[in-house]
Formats: sequence, structure tokens, C-alpha cells
Amino acid sequence: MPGGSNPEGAAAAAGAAAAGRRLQTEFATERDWDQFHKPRNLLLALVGEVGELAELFQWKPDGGPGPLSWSEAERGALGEELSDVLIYLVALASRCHIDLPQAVLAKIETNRRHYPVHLARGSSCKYTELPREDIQKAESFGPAPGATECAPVSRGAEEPN
Ligand SMILES: Nc1ccn([C@H]2C[C@H](O)[C@@H](COP(=O)(O)OP(=O)(O)OP(=O)(O)O)O2)c(=O)n1
Repeated sequence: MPGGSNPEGAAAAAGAAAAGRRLQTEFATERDWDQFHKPRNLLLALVGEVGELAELFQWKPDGGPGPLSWSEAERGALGEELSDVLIYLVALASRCHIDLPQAVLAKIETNRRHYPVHLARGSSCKYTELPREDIQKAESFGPAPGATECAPVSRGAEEPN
């Protein structure tokens, strides 16, 4: 079922994305910025904002406090950069006539198919490396030649972020 076990959450996310797209279209149109918002421009702007997001994390020490413990100012910046990424992503999808909410729901279904709980739980393996005899045949996915099976993730051994 599209939306999986939380259809209300998926519907709310789709509604928020649609509202964001409307507001961003209005923002650009009233500034006569549509001329600057070609797909390539929006993609590069998106990548630039991902870089700004990465800057917030880049010199944090390994094992240091994660984003939940950051200062109020840092968390404010985190919210802004995440928003910039989302705004450009939504604009890019719209400019490319991709129905992003619908595409996201469809992709989540694909992800569920690629990573069945009974095979993927506790494992960080790529789906092509999961031991999936039956699904492998059905979908013609096979491990890459020479690929080694990846080890299940041990919950106790997680790195701090
Ligand atoms: N041509 C533009 C310029 C800006 N924006 C919107 C989308 C982003 O949410 C935000 C990006 O603005 P800036 O380029 O000023 O970047 P920042 O907000 O990240 O500012 P700074 O670089 O100072 O952090 O504004 C836009 O839609 N189209």
C-alpha cells in the first residue's frame, strides 16, 4: 500500500511538499526569477546548499556531541540549510514536471521491495548483496560478480555521529 504503515504521515508530507512548491513558485514569480530557475541552475543551487549543510558538520570531532546537543545558533543554521536544500529540491522537481510527493511514495515502495525486513533488518548491505534467492530471481537482481557478502551491523558497535 502506498504510504506503508503510516499513510497519515505520508499524506501530511505530501501536503507539506505541495504547499512548499506553491510558496516557492510564488516567491520566484513575484521577483521575476523564473528566468534564472532553469533545471541546471536549480540543481547547482541545490548542490551549493548541500555544501553549506556539510560545512556545519565538517570539523566536528569524531565522538563529539551530535546535532541534538548543538548550540541554539548551530541548530538554527541546521534548520536553515536543510530548508534551503528542500526548497531547491522541490523547485527542481517542479521545474522538471516531476510529481515529487507521488514519486517519493513510489520510491518508498521500491525501497520496501529491495529491502524486505526479514533480510535487511540490522544489516547495512546494499540490496544487491542481500541473500535473496527468491526475489533475486523474480527481479533479475544479482550480486555483482565477485561481490562479497556484507556483514550484519552490530547494534552495539554503532559510531557516535
Ligand atoms: N535565485 C534565488 C536565490 C535565492 N532563492 C531562495 C532559495 C533558498 O532558500 C535561498 C537561498 O538564498 P541565498 O542564495 O542567499 O543563500 P543562503 O540563504 O544560504 O544565504 P547564505 O549563503 O548567506 O547562508 O533563497 C531562490 O529561490 N532563488
